[in-house]
Amino acid sequence: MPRHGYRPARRPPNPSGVHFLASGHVADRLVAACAPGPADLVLDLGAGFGAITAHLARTGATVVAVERDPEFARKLRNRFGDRSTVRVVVADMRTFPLPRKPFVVASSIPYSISTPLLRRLVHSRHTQLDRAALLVEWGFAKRVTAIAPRSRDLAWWAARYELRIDRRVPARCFRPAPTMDSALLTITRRTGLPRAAEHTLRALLDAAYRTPDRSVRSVVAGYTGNRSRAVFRATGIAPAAPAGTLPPADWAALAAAVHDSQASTR
Ligand SMILES: C[S@@+](CC[C@H](N)C(=O)[O-])C[C@H]1O[C@@H](n2cnc3c(N)ncnc32)[C@H](O)[C@@H]1O
Repeated sequence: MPRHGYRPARRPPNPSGVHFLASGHVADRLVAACAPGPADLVLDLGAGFGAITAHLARTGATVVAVERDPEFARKLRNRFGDRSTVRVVVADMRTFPLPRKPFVVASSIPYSISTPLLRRLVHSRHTQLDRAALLVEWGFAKRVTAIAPRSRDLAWWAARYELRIDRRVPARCFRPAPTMDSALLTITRRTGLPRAAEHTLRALLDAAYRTPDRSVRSVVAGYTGNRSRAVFRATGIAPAAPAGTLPPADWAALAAAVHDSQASTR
């Protein structure tokens, strides 16, 4: 026994580094957070043994369980083979073609590919992601939900999608338990920003993150000229704040107002 008198917790070996969800309660909450119904197409990315797939299958949604490991995929097929609404696909979630119609994602994703996966889901202007509920590492969830995102890309994602921590999920809810807690992160497409205004949003964010100490007023005026006063009146957003501190939802509101003001002068 070590000198300090307690035994370090013995963890079973986990050479794959994969942590499986072992809490039905968390799986229930994850599925409730994205609320799929029979009309929805839902992807379970990295389905493992089906801890989340099983809860999704009960909703009546069309479920596509994506799993890279052929042995897990075989077990998934055995488990869900009698469900006409569940399809198991052996594929890499980083390259698997995403649906061209609106879809939902409900997944516990590998920590190591959280950023590329989030980028895949929300970055493209053509993405059809409607909403998602993801189990991700706690620190990652805190970074992507920061009030003032650190990078332009993160601001672009958070301006078009509301990223929110639903709850903290303790490490003990997984087998084997990871060294850190997770978060249930929800991602919901914002309403109120027409797709046609996304070009404007992109241009505003490019300018804001190039020179984050500039005022929001100067960023917007660079784009709208003398119409900027009307834009600030319409949104109620304070024009003097440094551009790098403005929350993404406010950039979305400004882009929508700029778009409206341009449409009204055409
Ligand atoms: C964190 S576990 C989650 C498993 C299961 N959804 C659960 O909650 O218990 C991640 C799963 O994703 C699979 N996986 C890892 N990388 C993948 C990739 N690039 N594409 C598809 N599946 C992957 C692993 O084999 C594993 O089954």
